[in-house]
Amino acid sequence: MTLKPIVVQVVIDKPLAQGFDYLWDAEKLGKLPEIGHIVEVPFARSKVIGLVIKVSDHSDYEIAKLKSVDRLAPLPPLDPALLRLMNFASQYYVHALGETILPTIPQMWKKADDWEKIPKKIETADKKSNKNSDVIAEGLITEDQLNPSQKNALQELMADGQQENQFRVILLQGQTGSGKTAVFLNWLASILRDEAAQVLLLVPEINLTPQLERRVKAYFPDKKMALLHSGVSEKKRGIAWYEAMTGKAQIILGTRLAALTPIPNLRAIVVDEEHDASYKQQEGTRYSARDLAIWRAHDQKTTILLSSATPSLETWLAAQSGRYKYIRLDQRAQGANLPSVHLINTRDPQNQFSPGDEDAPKQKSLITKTLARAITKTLEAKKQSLILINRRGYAPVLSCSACNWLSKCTQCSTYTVMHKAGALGKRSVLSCHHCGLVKSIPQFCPDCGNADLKTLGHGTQKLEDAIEEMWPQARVLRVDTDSSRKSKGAEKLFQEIHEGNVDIVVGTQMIAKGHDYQNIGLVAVLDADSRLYSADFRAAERLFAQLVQVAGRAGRSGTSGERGGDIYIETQYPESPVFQYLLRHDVDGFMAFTASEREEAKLPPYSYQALIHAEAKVLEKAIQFLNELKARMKSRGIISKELKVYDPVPKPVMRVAGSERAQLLIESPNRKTLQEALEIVDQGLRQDSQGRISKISRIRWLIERDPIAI
Ligand SMILES: Nc1ncnc2c1ncn2[C@@H]1O[C@H](COP(=O)(O)OP(=O)(O)OP(=O)(O)O)[C@@H](O)[C@H]1O
Ligand SMILES: [Zn+2]
Repeated sequence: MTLKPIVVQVVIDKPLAQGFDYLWDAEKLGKLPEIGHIVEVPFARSKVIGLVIKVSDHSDYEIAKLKSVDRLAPLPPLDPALLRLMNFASQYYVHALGETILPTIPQMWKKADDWEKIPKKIETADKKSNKNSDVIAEGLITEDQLNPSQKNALQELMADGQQENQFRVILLQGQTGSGKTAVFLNWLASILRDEAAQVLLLVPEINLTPQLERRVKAYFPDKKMALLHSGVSEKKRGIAWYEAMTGKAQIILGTRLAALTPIPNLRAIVVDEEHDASYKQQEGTRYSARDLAIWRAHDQKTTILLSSATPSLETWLAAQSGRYKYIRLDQRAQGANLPSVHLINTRDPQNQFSPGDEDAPKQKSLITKTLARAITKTLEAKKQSLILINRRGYAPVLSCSACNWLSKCTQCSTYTVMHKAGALGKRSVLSCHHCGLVKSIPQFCPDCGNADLKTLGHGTQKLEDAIEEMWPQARVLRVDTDSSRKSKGAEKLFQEIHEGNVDIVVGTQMIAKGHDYQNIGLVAVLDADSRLYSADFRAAERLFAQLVQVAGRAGRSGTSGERGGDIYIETQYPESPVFQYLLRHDVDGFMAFTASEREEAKLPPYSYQALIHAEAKVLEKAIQFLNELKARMKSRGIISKELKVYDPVPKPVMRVAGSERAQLLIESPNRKTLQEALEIVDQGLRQDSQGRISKISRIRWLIERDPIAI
């Protein structure tokens, strides 16, 4: 009798729909195979890392011709729940399984030559974690310190007895500063009393992790935390992932990539600021970490809490309809009122400086008189001001006053932004924010030779200069990706604000999200209009959420009944609904209004969408490719009343780094119809493609499900 062979099917990080069969030599590898094992296999003429997804004793291919698995990683197999999640993600986002899973495994575990050293690495990591980490714990609010409405919320969270094996989605909607974090951390504390339980805590932004990390530390000084985001070093991330997968870490805290961590004893999930666009991955498998987390909670029969002051329309509707449990906190935790909203109509001359004003700046002011005077008052009251403009750099474009030459990027269909000396190097430069191209500033116009080059518009640097000139005695700090890179991370800059070493902060929206500042008296938004009208139907929803968040940074520490600070918005369109609802702090009103608009236009969440992206050397080819795809869909009868396919269009930024890009929008009122259509499209595209590149036309293509920007 001949022994039956052991055959394993392995997926690798390539855009290939299927896995490959390999033989398993149990003697050589020292173990029998299990689904979820990470292995090294020969592929083409090299070796690659793959994941075992099937074990059997036969193959559809000739056994004698199969190659063998080379090495087995000394790691436990990925748990079945994680593999179910990956399978779902692969299918839903129409992306190959291998391409979906392998990028989520930290680099450290994908270097087969280092596998021998793994036991040693783990041992040192174990020793280290006994030492006190350098994170300073802060912000503990214990259960009995909660205010009545927080207590209520916590009770409701625990109400259903937190039975094991029950899927629940809960929306915790509460005004900025209402103490949502304190509520969910106390809830997690009750779950973590079980020494084996693990919880997943997702945050949208890496900049928000240090603050939350300190708070988590205060609640759970003795528990091991796995920190997973792109700012964590390769090695630390590798160890954190391992500690999550082996159940050693009880708290898994991170950004969207953490949603795909193996967490075998997962007992609760929190998605903080659930509406935030950064939960959407914008390359590779374009997943929504929030949506996958909900699926995961469903699959693992556990509770997921979505927290926000401004929920996404999808979530808000689900809570309104009772599909999600709804818990609300409608009062600021420390008792202060919400900030007063002031709309400054920039078209009204009364709001502008006139030459007669004694406080008028020497040059034309970048901000209105009304705002300038409010800032002066805030300075006098020894409170901080936060001034936002969503563009880093000095000015968005350089121009020639004689021939109207504009500083365009040679690689992209965008303008290069002027950065003053010190931001991106010693000298002033022009830089493209899309492809990263950096050029020196021409002394003369490249077209006509004129020496009089002027900047148009303004960014954070120009604003910083202007503010320093208007309030020479004030301490001004600029916070944007340039300044945070210079100070090696934004954390130091935020610390300056927290410690009160700054009077006026100028920055992009990165200062606005989630931070718990204690002494901000005034917040101003200068360029809201630029985001008011946009081709993207979600622009207003996003702007509204941002403004509520920004406003929420003001007056947080005020005591009962105290004024909650002021927010000033400079706009030409004060009558627009976004601002009117904001004026009344009417989040629900705005949501209901937006919902009715979407319903009427049959836009998401009243329909489902997907984009097919195509990229080529020239736009015409990309458009032609998508047109042919559309024609094929028509001839195959996929297009119907239930499935609408629009005409291909160039992307908003059409040309990037020398490639030209177009997209095709597909829409259906029915999720399943859309899914089926996408699977057919995907199959068709694969047949004429090598990987993601069409063999016929050399077009790079990609399918994106539930796009958030169109
Ligand atoms: N019961 C309480 N008593 C006193 N202070 C509290 C209480 N609960 C929370 N706070 C404080 O109020 C501030 C806001 O709380 P927290 O950050 O939890 O609110 P949030 O709703 O998560 O805010 P945001 O959505 O604006 O980020 C924090 O400084 C927090 O320490
Ligand atoms: Zn460019």
